[in-house]
Amino acid sequence: MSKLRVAVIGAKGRIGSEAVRAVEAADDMELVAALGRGDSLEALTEAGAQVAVELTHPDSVMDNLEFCVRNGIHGVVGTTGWTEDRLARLDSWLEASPSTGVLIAPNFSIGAVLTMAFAQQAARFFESVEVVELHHPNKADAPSGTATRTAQLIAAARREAGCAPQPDATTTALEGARGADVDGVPVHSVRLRGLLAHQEVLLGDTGETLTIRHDSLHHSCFMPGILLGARRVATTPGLTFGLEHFLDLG
Ligand SMILES: NC(=O)c1ccc[n+]([C@@H]2O[C@H](COP(=O)([O-])OP(=O)(O)OC[C@H]3O[C@@H](n4cnc5c(N)ncnc54)[C@H](O)[C@@H]3O)[C@@H](O)[C@H]2O)c1
Ligand SMILES: O=C(O)C1=N[C@H](C(=O)O)CCC1
Repeated sequence: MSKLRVAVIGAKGRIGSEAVRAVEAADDMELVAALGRGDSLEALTEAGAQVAVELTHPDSVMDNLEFCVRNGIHGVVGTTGWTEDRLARLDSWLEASPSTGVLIAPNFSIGAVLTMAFAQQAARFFESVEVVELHHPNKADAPSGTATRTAQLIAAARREAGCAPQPDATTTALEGARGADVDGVPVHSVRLRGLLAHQEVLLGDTGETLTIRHDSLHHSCFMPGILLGARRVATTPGLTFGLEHFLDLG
């Protein structure tokens, strides 16, 4: 059986360099290109890449994806910074290339995907819910893509269940003290040397709290999700947002 021809964009970065090693070690894949900043995207077409794993920077991802989609190269995207406007632009490129697939995964680690699913499930049972994400201080964006997605899923679950707005008597606050408001869910971002990627979802009601915590301790935790995404995206045209769509979560 022929091997899947995979390229990595952002190949010298923290997660990109780990992805290069993971693709090289996968029996069913061939690493055909490993691009760093300044390298020409033409290398992807010249190498015959079928799938590009995009792990760069919010400032770079759109140009990279536009090139990939225009050339029928499927995308597996870990880069963060997604907004409604960016998703709409990507959708319009995909409409013009209907057999191309793009997976955007706010988090490739199975534990983080489960954290989001559990938080979504628990959200309607508690009066209060807040998200705390903790990352290394070299991270460009805040809140993290994972925390933003978690808060959006929580907010959607609460809306669907008809939950009242969260109780909060704060009338005086230093700007930022209550975190960022993502669809009505406060999200707090910590940047600390020594950390990689961590998240707590704090849920509270009268007389009890529930904390759902996930810790990424090494970039290797993202690799099974990236490889799964690369294997599935070619047969899933259009935009898939979230690795959970490729997992049988029941
Ligand atoms: N979805 C996930 O599970 C997950 C996990 C970890 C990191 N991330 C995200 O992945 C992105 C990268 O994270 P990182 O910690 O590896 O950052 P990093 O800064 O270590 O690496 C990014 C690399 O991309 C390169 N780069 C930038 N623009 C480029 C371009 N146009 N072409 C080629 N290379 C380019 C940079 O030079 C750098 O080497 C961030 O957005 C981060 O939030 C996502
Ligand atoms: O290290 C990062 O940067 C990470 N970014 C993603 C996010 O913003 O959620 C996933 C976790 C690691």
